[in-house]
Amino acid sequence: MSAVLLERDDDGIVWFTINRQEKRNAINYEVMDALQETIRLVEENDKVKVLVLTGAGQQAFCSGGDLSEFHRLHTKEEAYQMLSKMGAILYSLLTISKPTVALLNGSAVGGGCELATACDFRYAKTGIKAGFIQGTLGITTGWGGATMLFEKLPYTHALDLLLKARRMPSEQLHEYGWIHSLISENKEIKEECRKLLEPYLAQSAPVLRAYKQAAVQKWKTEEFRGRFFAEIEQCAVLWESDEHEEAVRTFLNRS
Ligand SMILES: CC[C@H](C(=O)O)C(=O)SCCNC(=O)CCNC(=O)[C@H](O)C(C)(C)COP(=O)(O)OP(=O)(O)OC[C@H]1O[C@@H](n2cnc3c(N)ncnc32)[C@H](O)[C@@H]1OP(=O)(O)O
Repeated sequence: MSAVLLERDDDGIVWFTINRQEKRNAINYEVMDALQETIRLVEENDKVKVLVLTGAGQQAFCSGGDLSEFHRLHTKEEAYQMLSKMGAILYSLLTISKPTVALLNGSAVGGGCELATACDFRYAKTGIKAGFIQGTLGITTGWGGATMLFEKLPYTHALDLLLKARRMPSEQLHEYGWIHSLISENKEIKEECRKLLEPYLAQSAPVLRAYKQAAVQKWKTEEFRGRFFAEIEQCAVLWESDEHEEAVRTFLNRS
């Protein structure tokens, strides 16, 4: 079964769905490569107006990096290769010249929250939880998530989410301003997402592109990229720690 489902509808929305429910939609290299290709296609195709990322099933949007695959990475150098690959993809998602939405159909943890933060808007089902839980694994965000969070949330809210490293209800994340719209769990989430996007879809693709290009200009600097990839290097350093190795082993060996 394909790790990603991709649909384009007549309204100009591209729906990118991580299709790995058996691993709570964890991100492996196949998902990374599919996301990179989708970002390229969305950027280039003027018929595409909006990119929506979501997860298959009702339980998870994305559980971050695939620990069953990435636990084989041990050294700082090995970790940095994977982290910087996904970091570069999230940087291109952050700076894409089309509006983007993370549609949180279920829980989002770790890199799943970094993926969501790279998007312009986050719409979430009520009753789900999300959290930058990397701290509980003895690491910090490794895909640029902290740098993006400090750009998009008030300082104390961003720092609180990172330091707490805890899953929080979508209702509370809505109060923090990380979630922009809550969708009742009784509603059809993609239909509700489309309704929220209707005012944007009424504009022409060139108008949407022009506003996004203006919006992301501030992140297309060497200074921002330097901070973004320094964060990734920091995660790679912590990746080697005994605390991280032990936390991953505990997760994978839990009965
Ligand atoms: C790579 C770095 C990156 C970064 O920060 O840059 C990161 O994302 S680090 C963080 C990596 N992610 C995690 O540590 C999350 C681990 N998963 C969980 O905490 C839970 O699974 C949760 C909260 C997402 C869902 O809990 P739930 O009770 O609904 O499900 P289970 O825990 O029973 O899991 C079901 C099934 O999925 C497998 N699974 C879940 N998450 C991952 C994952 N990230 N990688 C690989 N596999 C994952 C889990 O092992 C279970 O499989 P099973 O064979 O049934 O035991």
